[in-house]
Amino acid sequence: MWRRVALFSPMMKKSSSSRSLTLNQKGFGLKVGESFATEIINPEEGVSPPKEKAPFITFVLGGPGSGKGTQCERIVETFGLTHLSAGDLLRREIAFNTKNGAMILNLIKEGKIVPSEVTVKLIQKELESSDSRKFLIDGFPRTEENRVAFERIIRADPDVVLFFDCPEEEMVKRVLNRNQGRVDDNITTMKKRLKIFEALNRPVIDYYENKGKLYTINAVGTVDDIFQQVLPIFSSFEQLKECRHVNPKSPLGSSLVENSS
Ligand SMILES: Nc1ncnc2c1ncn2[C@@H]1O[C@H](COP(=O)(O)OP(=O)(O)OP(=O)(O)O)[C@@H](O)[C@H]1O
Ligand SMILES: O=c1ccn([C@@H]2O[C@H](COP(=O)(O)O)[C@@H](O)[C@H]2O)c(=O)[nH]1
Ligand SMILES: [Mg+2]
Repeated sequence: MWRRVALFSPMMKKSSSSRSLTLNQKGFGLKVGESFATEIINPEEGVSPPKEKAPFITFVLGGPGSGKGTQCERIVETFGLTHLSAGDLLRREIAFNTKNGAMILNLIKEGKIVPSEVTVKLIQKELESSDSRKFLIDGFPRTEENRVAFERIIRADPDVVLFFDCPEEEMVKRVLNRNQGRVDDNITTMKKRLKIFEALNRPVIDYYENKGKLYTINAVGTVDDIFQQVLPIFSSFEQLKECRHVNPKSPLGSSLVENSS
């Protein structure tokens, strides 16, 4: 679906991963990793690359119960991104009793992290089969190993990383009141999840902070209050203004361009 193209030009030498060098092509049947491979084109041979941009990728991070899924729903309504929850993809494997289903269930019950290869392949399948060019990847990467596996297999970097910063006490309260029948919504698993979050997810958050991609949101308050902090982050990205689903109630609704494609 996506193809990364490098040109022989001094301007282009700087970085083949820069967004100004990337373009997308709808190409059903292409594997993300393959289609994102660098291809050399010499402009003197008269090949001019299409002027499409790379997919817009947001990672949504935060502890268990910090409100990631809830805020993702609001972002989808307002900005039309496609929501991919890594946890939901894994729970779907359990529900469909796939070959990894039982292994995933055991890990989720213990609050442990599913092997990167499994999760990244599920995300890759969703990216490849989607027509969308803007994605919210919720609850991933959980570990540095996840992050590196995503870069290796998908060959893409996030444009934005949101971190919903919430005190443990509040997260515990929310999870124990969630009432969605999740096997990990109990105090024993929650304690393990919080430990794993601190030990394994913090380094990922720090990594993106050092890269200048992290937006930290104070995740305490009403859903609306929190979304007010999220709004300006996405409204600053021009490529998101061509929004497929504009919520007329959204404060930005009238300024967004509706696009029915
Ligand atoms: N700002 C908020 N105030 C109070 N409750 C909230 C708030 N945001 C979300 N919730 C509730 O808290 C619970 C957890 O929220 P949500 O599922 O969005 O969290 P999450 O970060 O996706 O959690 P997980 O990592 O476990 O999937 C839900 O029942 C949700 O309705
Ligand atoms: O990338 C991921 C995402 C999730 N998991 C496992 O699933 C549960 C629940 O995830 P939520 O994002 O909270 O829905 C999580 O505790 C992990 O056990 C994972 O391994 N890798
Ligand atoms: Mg969630």
